[in-house]
Parts: sequence; C-alpha cells; structure tokens
Amino acid sequence: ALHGWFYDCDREARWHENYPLAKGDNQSPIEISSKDARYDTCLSPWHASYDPGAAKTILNNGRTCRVVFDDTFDRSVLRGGPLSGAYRLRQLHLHWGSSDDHGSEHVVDGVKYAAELHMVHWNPKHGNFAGALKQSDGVAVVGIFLKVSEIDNIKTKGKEAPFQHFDPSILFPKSRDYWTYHGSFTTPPCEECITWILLREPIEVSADQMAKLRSLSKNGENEPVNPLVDNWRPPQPVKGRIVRASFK
Ligand SMILES: CC[C@H](C)CCC(=O)Nc1ccc(S(N)(=O)=O)cc1
Ligand SMILES: [Zn+2]
Repeated sequence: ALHGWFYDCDREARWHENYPLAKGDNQSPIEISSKDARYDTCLSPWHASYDPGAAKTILNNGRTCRVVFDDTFDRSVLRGGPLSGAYRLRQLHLHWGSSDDHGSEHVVDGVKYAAELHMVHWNPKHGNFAGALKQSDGVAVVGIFLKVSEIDNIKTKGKEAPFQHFDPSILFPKSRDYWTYHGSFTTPPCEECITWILLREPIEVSADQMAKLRSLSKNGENEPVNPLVDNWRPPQPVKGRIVRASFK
C-alpha cells in the first residue's frame, strides 16, 4: 500500500488520516455480545467445498502469515449461510498476540482469543477481487478463533502438512454455528465490503503452534529481528449494526 500503516495502538487510531474508510460506519472487528445477537431462523448453514490442489504458497508479508489459493475459477468455494451465490477462496491469514491471553480481532463477551484465522472469499459476480472490494456483498470472510489447548502440558509433536495438498476445511471446528454481520477489512484500506461469518466454536492449537506463529518476523532477512506479533486491530464502533446468530 502507498501509505505504511502500523498496529501499535495510537497508530491504529490514525489509520483514517490516509485511509478515510477506517472511520466508516461498518468497520471490523467488533465486540460480539452473544446475548445481544439475534437468532435468525432464516439463516441457512454455510458449506465450503475446497480443492486442496488450489493451495499455492505460504508467505510472511511482514504483517501476517498468509496462504494463497488459485482463485481463477470456482475451484474452492464457500456458499450458503448469509451468502447468495458461491464465493471463491482467495487467501487465508491470521492475527495473533504476543501471549495466549490476547491476539484475536473480534472479542466475544469480553473474551479475547490467542489468535483469529481469516478465510477470505470474494464474489465472482464482481469480475475480480479488486472489483469485489468496491461492493458491499463483494467479500466473505470466515473468522475462526484459536485458543491454546489445555493438553499443552504434555508436549505434542506437530505434523508438517505440505501446502500443495492442504485442505483448509480441516481447520473448521465441529460446530457450524456462526454469527454474521456486515463489516470491513480489518486492515487499511478498510473497505466496508465484508459479510463476516464468525464461527462460535474455537479450534484448539498447541502452545508450540502459537510459538511458531510468534517466531515469524516483520523484518526481512539480514535485517534486525522484529518479532511479528500483535497484528490485530482493536474492536470498532458497532454503530447500531445487527449481529445475527445461526443458533439459539
Ligand atoms: C485493497 C486491496 C487489499 C489490500 C488486497 C489485499 C487483501 O486481501 N487485503 C485484506 C484481506 C482481508 C483482510 S481481513 N483481516 O480478513 O479483514 C484484510 C485485508
Ligand atoms: Zn484478517
């Protein structure tokens, strides 16, 4: 992006100086209050059909760890839930803290999770991703909370899954229960083009896996080490938006 932007607190409050949308009325993330969410019986279940062969690369862009997928055709798609039509999976990435007690972007009943996984999909009826960003129904992001499992007292050996055959639907928790609301990118330019689908059930990751995330650096090779942690935006004003729940 032309203008650099940063996460440390006071800097986030200044994003709007170069990215006016950051002060919009539909910004993300938000605080989810489960008691204020409205159970909507009309909400249908969401379905993902992902092709593991669509996974291409994993990269550290200095702001997050991102896995990109081939989205040149309807190869890995998300449909149903609050969405109409099939949305193409473009990339997934994470936001995490410097310790297990914070790191997620959305906060649920005051609970911050250690990390939050975002699976970013776009609506092909808008031609391409850049076009989809300009539409309020252009993008759908599935947000999945990560909490550190208790079983971490006993060291578990993590398996390395090759990314060429990586099926992201393995990351989905058992329950498909979700909250949905209309919001924005949580990083500049903060377009308000996102239908958020936040899964209620977090998935468990080991302390080793969290430590792996925290071992990534913001800096490039042969530069002073600058740990890539705390890459989360704080909750933004709800401004009267309704959060719907797919469950009672
Ligand atoms: C304007 C073009 C844009 C920089 C293209 C790159 C991109 O995909 N950005 C992006 C995607 C998802 C989120 S989030 N965290 O899921 O809301 C935040 C930013
Ligand atoms: Zn994100």
